[in-house]
Amino acid sequence: MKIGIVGTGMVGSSAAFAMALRGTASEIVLVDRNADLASAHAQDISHAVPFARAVTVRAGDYADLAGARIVVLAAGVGQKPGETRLALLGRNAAVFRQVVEQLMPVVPDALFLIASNPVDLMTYAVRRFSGLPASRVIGSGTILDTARFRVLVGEHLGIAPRSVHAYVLGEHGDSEVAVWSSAMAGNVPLEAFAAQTGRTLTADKRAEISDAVRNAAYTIISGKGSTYYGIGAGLARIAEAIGADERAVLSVSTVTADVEGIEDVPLSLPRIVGAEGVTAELRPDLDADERAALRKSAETIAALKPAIDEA
Ligand SMILES: NC(=O)C1=CN([C@@H]2O[C@H](COP(=O)(O)OP(=O)(O)OC[C@H]3O[C@@H](n4cnc5c(N)ncnc54)[C@H](O)[C@@H]3O)[C@@H](O)[C@H]2O)C=CC1
Ligand SMILES: CC(=O)C(=O)O
Repeated sequence: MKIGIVGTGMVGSSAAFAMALRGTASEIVLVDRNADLASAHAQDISHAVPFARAVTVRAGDYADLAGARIVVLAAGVGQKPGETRLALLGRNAAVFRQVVEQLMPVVPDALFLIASNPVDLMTYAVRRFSGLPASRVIGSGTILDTARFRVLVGEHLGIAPRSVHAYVLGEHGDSEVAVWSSAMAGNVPLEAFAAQTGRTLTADKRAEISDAVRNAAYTIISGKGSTYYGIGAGLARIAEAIGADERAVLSVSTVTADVEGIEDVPLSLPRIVGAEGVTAELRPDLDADERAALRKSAETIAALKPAIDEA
């Protein structure tokens, strides 16, 4: 499978590195406005190939993306310390308008995998600018928040994050919703598992974990300027689900017809991801607070859709 990555700063290059190590693609083409940067990352990552899987990693121009099954979009600016993701909207929507215009004649049949923030609204922007069906325009959404949630719950309860079955839904951002009511350790509800193992999972502890998940990006950005390893691995995971037609359930963002009464809104739900992109969504049972929070998250995103048209 050929994968193109447009925007090869920290996120794009980390995704390429994760894909090379995991054998996600047979060919990876890196495109950036800064051609020297793309070329340097391509060389550096290709030097890991003897220790990894068979893959060609090279820098190129838009024309070199022809035949790509997936194009990852990680171009634009990131948050400065303390800045919200939503504050990036105008700047990154303008970048995406140009990028999508250049991509469409070259890769009309590709699936687009969006990472740039605010990722839900950038997913909406790509759908608008490209005219593609929602199923083929996939934002990484809360795949990273869900991973952070599973790590923290797993640490607290003493089990592997992969054995924590729990999701963060809604915006990849400040209004996201960590769903505790249906979270499971293996096939046991979290609170029952905590009681069985003599651990506590109080309301305060749950709030502390939810806050840590919501604030993880701010914490990391204040320490090292940006976040990239987690999302790099998350993008590789989504690409793998597409490449192997896994029909895996992943929390990713697409434009959704109706979420709690809000129409045509891009946000994350657990969705089935395979060769055709997103083919279905799951509607988990939520308690009343979670349902209200998801509606608020949908409203927050929907209120900013008009800014896409001005970009
Ligand atoms: N979805 C998620 O979970 C995450 C999203 N992000 C987002 O990913 C985006 C990228 O972040 P970083 O890689 O850290 O930023 P970065 O500044 O390291 O890289 C951005 C790259 O985009 C390139 N670029 C800008 N305009 C371009 C254009 N018109 N055409 C081609 N390339 C262009 C720049 O030259 C630069 O290399 C940001 O919006 C950031 O907020 C970051 C972490 C997690
Ligand atoms: C930057 C960002 O979106 C994150 O790390 O969640």
